[in-house]
Amino acid sequence: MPEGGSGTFSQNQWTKARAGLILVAMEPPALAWDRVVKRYGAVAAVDGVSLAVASGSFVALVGTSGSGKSTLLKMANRLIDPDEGRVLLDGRDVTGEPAPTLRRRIGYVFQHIGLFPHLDVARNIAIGPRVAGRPTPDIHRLLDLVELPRELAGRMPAELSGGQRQRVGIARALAQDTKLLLMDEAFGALDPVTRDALGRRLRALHDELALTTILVTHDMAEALLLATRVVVMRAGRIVADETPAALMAGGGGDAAQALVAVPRAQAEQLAAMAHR
Ligand SMILES: Nc1ncnc2c1ncn2[C@@H]1O[C@H](COP(=O)(O)OP(=O)(O)OP(=O)(O)O)[C@@H](O)[C@H]1O
Repeated sequence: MPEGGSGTFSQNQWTKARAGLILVAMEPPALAWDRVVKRYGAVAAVDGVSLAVASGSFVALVGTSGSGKSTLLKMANRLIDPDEGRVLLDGRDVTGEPAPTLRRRIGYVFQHIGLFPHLDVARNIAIGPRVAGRPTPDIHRLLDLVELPRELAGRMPAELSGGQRQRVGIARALAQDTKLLLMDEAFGALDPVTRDALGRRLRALHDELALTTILVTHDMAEALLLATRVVVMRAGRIVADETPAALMAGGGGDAAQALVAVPRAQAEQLAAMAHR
């Protein structure tokens, strides 16, 4: 019975109902951290972070070493559980389903990709669907997406370069049929040319497949060039959350500008050399 007992809605209830309808109509963020804390002894690796990532966005997570980026990311697929707060995938608490089921809905690529050494490329790519009892994915299509020659399907991981291995890792993540891709320093061990090419390919894939991508990187230039939003962490907290254009225009505060200063100074030095 509505408030007041008269059988009609009070003003207060209409307001609440309307707010509820608006919330239902709005798509929840693809991924959200809600007041999340993770401590290791006296260290708060993540210290009360709230962050909502809209579906379709490409977020770069940057910050100096030890600022909490990996810990934050790993709480999304429950490689780490928070001490406080919640993580929501498509609006639902990630603890609401078994971790293996959750992980099948999230593509996760990290630095040392950990391909199974005794399985060839095709089997590595297909491992997720196989374990889940789902049909074998189209390996050729996935190799095409990450721009690897189809004849690599039969190669063993030891017969690949580092860059090729990372591409297989991305193909394996995409084989999960996920819309959410988490990349934790996935290009960290690559030479600059390969890293640049793979970054561009990732951005193109993000657009082609309408993914939501979160890229942890140490490289501010990479963040500025690939992302639509750059989130800066320091000592477990978010200290800036800006578009690349806003950062380039001097926004985001001191910690963000200290990171932007590095590629900017390099670009200026290179430009000066060209005019010598
Ligand atoms: N398993 C652990 N046990 C103890 N301390 C940890 C553990 N994992 C992370 N930490 C600490 O938590 C803090 C955040 O670490 P995290 O790996 O999230 O940072 P990061 O920003 O990803 O660093 P990097 O860029 O070097 O990978 C650091 O102080 C780190 O030493």
